[in-house]
Amino acid sequence: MSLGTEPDILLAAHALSLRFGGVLAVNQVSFELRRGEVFTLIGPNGAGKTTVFNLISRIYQPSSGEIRYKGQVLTQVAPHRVARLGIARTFQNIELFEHATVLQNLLIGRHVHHRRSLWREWLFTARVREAERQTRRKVEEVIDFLDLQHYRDTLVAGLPYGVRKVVELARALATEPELLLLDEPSSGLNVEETGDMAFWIEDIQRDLGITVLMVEHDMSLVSKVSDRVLAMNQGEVLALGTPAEVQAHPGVAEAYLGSADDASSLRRPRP
Ligand SMILES: Nc1ncnc2c1ncn2[C@@H]1O[C@H](COP(=O)(O)OP(=O)(O)OP(=O)(O)O)[C@@H](O)[C@H]1O
Repeated sequence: MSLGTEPDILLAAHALSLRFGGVLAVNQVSFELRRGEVFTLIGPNGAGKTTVFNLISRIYQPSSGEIRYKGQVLTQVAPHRVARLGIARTFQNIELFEHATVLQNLLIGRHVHHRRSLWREWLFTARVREAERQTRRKVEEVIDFLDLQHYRDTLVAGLPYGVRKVVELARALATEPELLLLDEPSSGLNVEETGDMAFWIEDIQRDLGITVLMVEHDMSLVSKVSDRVLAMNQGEVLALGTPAEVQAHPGVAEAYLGSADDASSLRRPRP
């Protein structure tokens, strides 16, 4: 079978490279995401994790290499079409509409499913009404799933940071993704909030069957939720395996020692 078309492989990255001027941010990186797994990219600062992430969400075009998603060449898909393929993401620094409520943010997030023309909208046909009902149903389901009922009509600007992170997760889930990209889900969270985030990720995997690709620094979260971990250093793959295998890999500890980071527990300050 050709690359990325095996039924249990959702996404396959093959020999991905990206150069920014003189910096080879990602160098010949290959890996496969299996359906239903939580797969985490780790590595010291500047290792290339975010760049890989941005290549998959199509913010960047690789200098060479290919990404296949469900057999389709993702690197040929226009960036604005990625969400329609069932790929959703969260951002390290949270990207929500601050002056809209939680409910409104989720409804806006659902817009990826609306492909109707303006005249249809004006006529407000039965089909449009049914789509609206479906959207409402899905959004309310996600609010219940992530226990956000208490905040549904609160403006995002008035929410504690930890709740905003969950709202961002909800916004991504409201699009009904098959693949969820989480960019440092624990960044800015305290220990208790990070524990809650681990539970949400486990629930998303177990109850919704969504495949998760995550960039994360907090090794306690990584070990708790990841099926497999890929360690990067200086743009290259250093190790791939279970969390325990990767943490035991001598090159991984060395890479962290050579940086300002610490492989055992990395907690970033609240942005
Ligand atoms: N837009 C860009 N322009 C120029 N260089 C970049 C750009 N984005 C990343 N780089 C460089 O590419 C390399 C990899 O960066 P990247 O952000 O992917 O690392 P990272 O592993 O995500 O690090 P961190 O944990 O600090 O977020 C670094 O040397 C970085 O300075």
